[in-house]
Amino acid sequence: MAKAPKRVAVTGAAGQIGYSLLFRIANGDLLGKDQPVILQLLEIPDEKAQKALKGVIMEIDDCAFPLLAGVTAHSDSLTAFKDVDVALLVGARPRGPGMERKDLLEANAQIFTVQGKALDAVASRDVKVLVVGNPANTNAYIAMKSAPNLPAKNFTAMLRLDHNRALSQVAAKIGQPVSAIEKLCVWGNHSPTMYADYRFATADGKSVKDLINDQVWNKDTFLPTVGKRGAAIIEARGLSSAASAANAAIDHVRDWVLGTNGKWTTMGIPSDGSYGIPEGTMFGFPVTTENGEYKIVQGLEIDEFSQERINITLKELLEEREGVKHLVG
Ligand SMILES: NC(=O)C1=CN([C@@H]2O[C@H](COP(=O)(O)OP(=O)(O)OC[C@H]3O[C@@H](n4cnc5c(N)ncnc54)[C@H](O)[C@@H]3O)[C@@H](O)[C@H]2O)C=CC1
Ligand SMILES: O=C([O-])CC(=O)C(=O)O
Repeated sequence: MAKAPKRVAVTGAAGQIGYSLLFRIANGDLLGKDQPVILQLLEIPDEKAQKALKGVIMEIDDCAFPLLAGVTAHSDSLTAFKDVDVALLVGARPRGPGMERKDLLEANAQIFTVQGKALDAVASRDVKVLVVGNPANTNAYIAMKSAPNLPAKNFTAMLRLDHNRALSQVAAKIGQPVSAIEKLCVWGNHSPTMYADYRFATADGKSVKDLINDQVWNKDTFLPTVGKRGAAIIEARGLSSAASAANAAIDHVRDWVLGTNGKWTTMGIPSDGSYGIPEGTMFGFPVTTENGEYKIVQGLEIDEFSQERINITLKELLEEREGVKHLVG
């Protein structure tokens, strides 16, 4: 028997990430090739944005996706989020050259208060929320705090793009395909302070750290390259990354819903206190997922260099959180 459709909300649906994301969701890349989906798309109540959204929907229609059971356009989060099983909160202002993501806090934070409240009011009680809009960790924190009737664990932030960037850099360094690499992770904030960590990683069973054996490369090349990759894309394209961000959003939710079969990935999730990260902090952790739930990989040794890096990214997150205190009460 065919499965009942799942409702997926996407905000900022007429934006650049939306344009790379929606077609893949409708194609079954997010929830599986046997899972029909209904898209509930939100854009700002602005004539130009709504018209652009209509155009995108016309193109979605023109793909005749067999798994697409419906698509609706919205300008109000209370209708867009009604009964949704998955919410991808993409809609927010992106940064331009010379900005850091936290410079967007002022412009974007308010959006996530409103949308957190709307999810609280009308979404499925099991809704899985991924915040992509920057600064993603703190926006996810705001949305979570604005939705006290939903489990905090349902709110997550996107660190998967950093994770995928790190995978690619490591694969190139050791001359192996990304598919050979396991047990990589990224700790902390989606910002240049994030700490991409290959100390536990293996490539075809061999230690990646031993294969690389170059702490100077780690510190002076790898970490800055991954940490500043978003800015490098802006510099090259004149626009922030979109297709790779959409791809990471698909990877994040697909793994959360369908499971990683014991493999590690990275998700920004509310801390349960593991590794000394204060409870509730929206922090990138190594996780495995099973039956729609994520679990932090426990018992990893944190050496002095790693602890320093984790402290730096945590400090930044706590400062961002302090800056939005007035919004979350
Ligand atoms: N977490 C991550 O790894 C990444 C995050 N991003 C972030 O994703 C966000 C979106 O990026 P793009 O699609 O490139 O931007 P964009 O400007 O092309 O599209 C954003 C869309 O969101 C809409 N929007 C704004 N406020 C909204 C609201 N309250 N409700 C619904 N829609 C709203 C706008 O009208 C626009 O169409 C930015 O904040 C960007 O920084 C981008 C890349 C990676
Ligand atoms: O850098 C930006 O502003 C967009 C983003 O988050 C990324 O590409 O990682």
